[in-house]
Amino acid sequence: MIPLMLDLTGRAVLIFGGGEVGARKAAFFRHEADVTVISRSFAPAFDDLAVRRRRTDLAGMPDDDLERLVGDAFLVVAATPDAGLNDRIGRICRRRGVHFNNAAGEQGDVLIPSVIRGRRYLMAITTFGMSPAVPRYIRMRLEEEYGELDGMIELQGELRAMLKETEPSQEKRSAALWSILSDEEIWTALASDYADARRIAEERYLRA
Ligand SMILES: C[C@@]1(CC(=O)O)c2cc3[nH]c(cc4nc(cc5[nH]c(cc(n2)[C@H]1CCC(=O)O)[C@@](C)(CC(=O)O)[C@@H]5CCC(=O)O)C(CC(=O)O)=C4CCC(=O)O)c(CCC(=O)O)c3CC(=O)O
Ligand SMILES: NC(=O)C1=CN([C@@H]2O[C@H](COP(=O)(O)OP(=O)(O)OC[C@H]3O[C@@H](n4cnc5c(N)ncnc54)[C@H](O)[C@@H]3O)[C@@H](O)[C@H]2O)C=CC1
Repeated sequence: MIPLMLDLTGRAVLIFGGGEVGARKAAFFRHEADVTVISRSFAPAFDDLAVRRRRTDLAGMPDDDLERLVGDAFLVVAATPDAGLNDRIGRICRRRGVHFNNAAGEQGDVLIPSVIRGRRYLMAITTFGMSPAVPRYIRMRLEEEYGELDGMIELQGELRAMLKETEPSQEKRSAALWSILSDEEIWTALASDYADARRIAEERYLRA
């Protein structure tokens, strides 16, 4: 598999199954995509979710009808507890060239990763389905360890631009930026006062 960051603005995402898992997937996509959930019932988590719902029983529904529901969606998520039904939806998607994620059954061509998101970064972690608890665990550890990452990225961005103006040697520019990243005091300062962190960084590493 190959990781990609996709812009799903305005794309149709169709989720089969309105349980807890369907709700989690709907919440994941709804920030950008146009989400519709098809299910015979909807978990309470949907009460606070602004997504389109269609109440339909899919049991025994012929492939032709399922295919009509899939339509020209960009991505389909199967999140019913019926792996046979999920896999059938997956086969239809493959035939139609629609991306497919399966919450229970044969894996599709899309996996939903654990996501760590800041204002200036995005990380996605997966174990390819072997142990979903592990990406969650890593996410929580990284969120704890790197609470100041947005600040550091901003600092790096600003000082990097400054260095490009003032330091002709690429090697020295790179070394200065690495020194800032490795300086625990700067990380600590970022937690309370960005200007202070920047002052320390400039004094220590930009005044050769
Ligand atoms: C293949 C995949 C399908 C897909 O693409 O969705 C899938 C499949 C399954 N997960 C199951 C269970 C759990 N899933 C989680 C958590 C997450 N699961 C997610 C993704 C994925 N889960 C995909 C690939 C994952 C990978 O990267 O390896 C995350 C990352 C993203 C998200 O879904 O939002 C999210 C963490 C988000 C976060 O917090 O950061 C926990 C942990 C917990 O909740 O504490 C448990 C209970 C513990 C356990 O079972 O390990 C079961 C039922 C097993 C059963 O019946 O027992 C199946 C089905 C099966 O295995 O058949
Ligand atoms: N991918 C993941 O991250 C995870 C996947 N799972 C798996 O995902 C599946 C779903 O889990 P939950 O949401 O907790 O289950 P759930 O039982 O809470 O919800 C299932 C939903 O599917 C709907 N549904 C079932 N059969 C239907 C049919 N024939 N027609 C229309 N709608 C139908 C139900 O109405 C319900 O809304 C389970 O098999 C579970 O093992 C579980 C945990 C995490």
